[in-house]
Amino acid sequence: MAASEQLLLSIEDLAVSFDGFRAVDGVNLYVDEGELRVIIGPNGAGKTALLDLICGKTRATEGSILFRNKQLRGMSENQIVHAGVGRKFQAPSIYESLSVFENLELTYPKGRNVLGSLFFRRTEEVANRIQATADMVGLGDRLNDLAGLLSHGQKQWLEIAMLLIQEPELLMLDEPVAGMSQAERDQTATLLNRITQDRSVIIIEHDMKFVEQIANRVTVLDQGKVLAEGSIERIKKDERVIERYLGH
Ligand SMILES: Nc1ncnc2c1ncn2[C@@H]1O[C@H](COP(=O)(O)OP(=O)(O)OP(=O)(O)O)[C@@H](O)[C@H]1O
Repeated sequence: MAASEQLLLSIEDLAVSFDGFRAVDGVNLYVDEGELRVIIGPNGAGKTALLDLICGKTRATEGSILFRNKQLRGMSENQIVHAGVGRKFQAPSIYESLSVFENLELTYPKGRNVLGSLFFRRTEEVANRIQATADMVGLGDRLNDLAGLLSHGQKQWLEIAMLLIQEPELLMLDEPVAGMSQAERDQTATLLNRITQDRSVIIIEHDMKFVEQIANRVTVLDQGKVLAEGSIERIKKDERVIERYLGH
């Protein structure tokens, strides 16, 4: 259920330095189960650097990242994926020469029902899961098409589906609607609201109109620190946020 008030992710005093420059500088961030959190802030604020730390792409110099009471700091990227955290980067990483179905098959979690005698059932189970996941992102009738033939927006949805099929409890997306048409943005907003019925989502976003469509809570980063946090209505009126970001 959405908004269960249970803490899923608890980040405290998190910092990373690159050659002495603190890109993330003492961040606290708490994300509930079923929450859709949007992170905004000026260029270079440390938004991407923060997601890089959570998914293990880079290593924190200080602080703690607790995910369901498991310490992610120090885990490899693979271990973090297994712990239930999925990350989509800005550039799509789908295989254009494979079909939509094959792309989804590639990221289907391995290691379930490994007994050979279950092979047929497994195949059917995989196909069903792929169909259900494709339906969820509006690609249910495109399974046999080459991914390269999809529109830009559909490619982004396919990539989201490739993460969803791994059933992450936390999904992190970096500017998912960049380059999308208005109709695709609206569809993505609907999709994200549907996705957060079963999991939490953290999104980095610059498009404030889109942020208003989707956000539960907004965190504003500036110079590696949390500048403000709260509902979109409150953030839009915050003098410091207007001065540092929204007023530009
Ligand atoms: N892996 C890294 N190695 C070195 N410097 C980095 C690394 N990641 C981020 N930085 C630096 O940290 C600062 C914050 O960058 P980051 O990409 O997190 O900003 P951002 O808020 O995502 O900005 P934008 O909105 O432009 O994407 C930048 O000065 C960047 O060069």
